[in-house]
Amino acid sequence: MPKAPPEWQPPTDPSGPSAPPEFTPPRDPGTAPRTVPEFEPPEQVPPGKGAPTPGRPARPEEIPDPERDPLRTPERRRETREPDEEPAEEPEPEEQDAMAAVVAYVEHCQEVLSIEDERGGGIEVGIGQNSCPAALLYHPMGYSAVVNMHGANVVSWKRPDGSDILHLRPDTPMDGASPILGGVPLIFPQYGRASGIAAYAGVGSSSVPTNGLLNRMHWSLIGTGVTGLDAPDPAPTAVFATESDESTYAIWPFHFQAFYTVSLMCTDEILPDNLNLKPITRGKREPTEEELAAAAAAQAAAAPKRGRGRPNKWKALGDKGNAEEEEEEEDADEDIEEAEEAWPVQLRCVLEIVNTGDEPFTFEAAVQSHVGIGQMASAEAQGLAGKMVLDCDSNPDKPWLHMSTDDSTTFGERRMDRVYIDAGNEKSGSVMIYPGNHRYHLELIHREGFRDLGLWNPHHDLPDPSMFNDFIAFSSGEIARPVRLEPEESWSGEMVLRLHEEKPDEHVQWENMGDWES
Ligand SMILES: O=P(O)(O)OC[C@H]1O[C@@H](O)[C@H](O)[C@@H](O)[C@@H]1O
Repeated sequence: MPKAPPEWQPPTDPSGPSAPPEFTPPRDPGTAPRTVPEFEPPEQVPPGKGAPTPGRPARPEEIPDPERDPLRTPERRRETREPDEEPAEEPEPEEQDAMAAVVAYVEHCQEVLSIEDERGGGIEVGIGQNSCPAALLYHPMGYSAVVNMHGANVVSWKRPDGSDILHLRPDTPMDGASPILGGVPLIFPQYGRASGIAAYAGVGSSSVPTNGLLNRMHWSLIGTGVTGLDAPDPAPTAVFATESDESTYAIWPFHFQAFYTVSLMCTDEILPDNLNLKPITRGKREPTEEELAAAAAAQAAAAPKRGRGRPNKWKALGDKGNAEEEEEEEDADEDIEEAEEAWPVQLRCVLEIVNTGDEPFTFEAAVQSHVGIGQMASAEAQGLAGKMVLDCDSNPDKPWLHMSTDDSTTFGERRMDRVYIDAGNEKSGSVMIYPGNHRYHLELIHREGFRDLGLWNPHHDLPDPSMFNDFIAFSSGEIARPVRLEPEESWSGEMVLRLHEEKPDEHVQWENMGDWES
């Protein structure tokens, strides 16, 4: 089976000279030059990085091919060349400038936004395999995730043993301009092809590419944070942003901003005020006093009762005595142990869209998780009984609407392309995804604006037909009923993917079911 390439490397010299706080992305071929929202350093800069934390997971592998390493200067390339090796082609000066801008941006982000939390989790900024900036989130329980800033795609979500839950397609372009295939791409303003479910929902536009714009746009890292010590785990979180520009108006004539928040956590919910994030002005409107007061009251009501209301992390790091410090460390350890027992680690992704123009617009939006599987025949989704389903299995351009009578659906030797309406949300209960590997399963929860579940496996539509056997994709989204946003309004959707590691004997029990005697 072809292996997807590694996707992240740390910057070589994070302590290097202070970099200009701007990143000029490579140009999309055939489109006008575009910019990303300007990077602003956070107001609350994390304190000193401190000593390496025991139990910290290994970083994702480094890029093995030095010719792809944008941090290498032409001189360093010459120095490391074998005597009989052909000289590598020197990058064009324009390309070198683009790489230097990426390196400068990454070093700046690393300097200002990286966090190493005393509980063992944190965030680092590095360079992805497509030479675009990428953020690494790591959790004290040994899980890590990488978000590539081209498309804000979560390209990897690794377990402590280094195995990846997500699937990056081996045929993915990694040119920093085309969408990354696999991982967790973002979908907006159109789900899939213009002619399929999007047309049924009334938003299909032939000028908009399959799955829309966000997965081909460059995003900026605008904030990082961890939860305060009163939460059971640090829950590393990164917030990314992008916005419409001349190149997107040519395809879809509306003005928007998009924000994307990615967290790795065992805490069930992150309360925004408990994250030490730089405050971000979203859209044109600042929250009113009443809204702020209501948010604070909601947070106080929902705050975990344990932890004896300790102050948040940065305050806690101030002047405290040793005894108090030790007590806090013990409490933090207990909290993590408790959290390990109480909650699985989960990936939480929140997409927010703001209408920054003068006209209303209508859209579909989703986050589409590609998960590597064991056996296709035993990969299935459960929790679907009684759902209305828009089914494009046999014809991608003509969905037919029917009701699912089965609670589960199994992927298999066929194309799967359907959307279950009102599935996986709080009202309907979560959906379970079994990747057919007998090692773990995923619980999918939709909140806020996400109400639908898309299931997709392209079968033989892929360039190499054997590739379809390696993954399934499921979208958490607002797909069947498009959202209409008035100027200055915003919308958000939340997906939580909880990872349930299976104990070996759970399966022994299932496999032996046939031998049971009652
Ligand atoms: O045009 P392609 O390559 O078949 O891709 C379209 C598909 O893209 C997938 O991402 C969507 O989930 C499907 O609903 C859609 O049909």
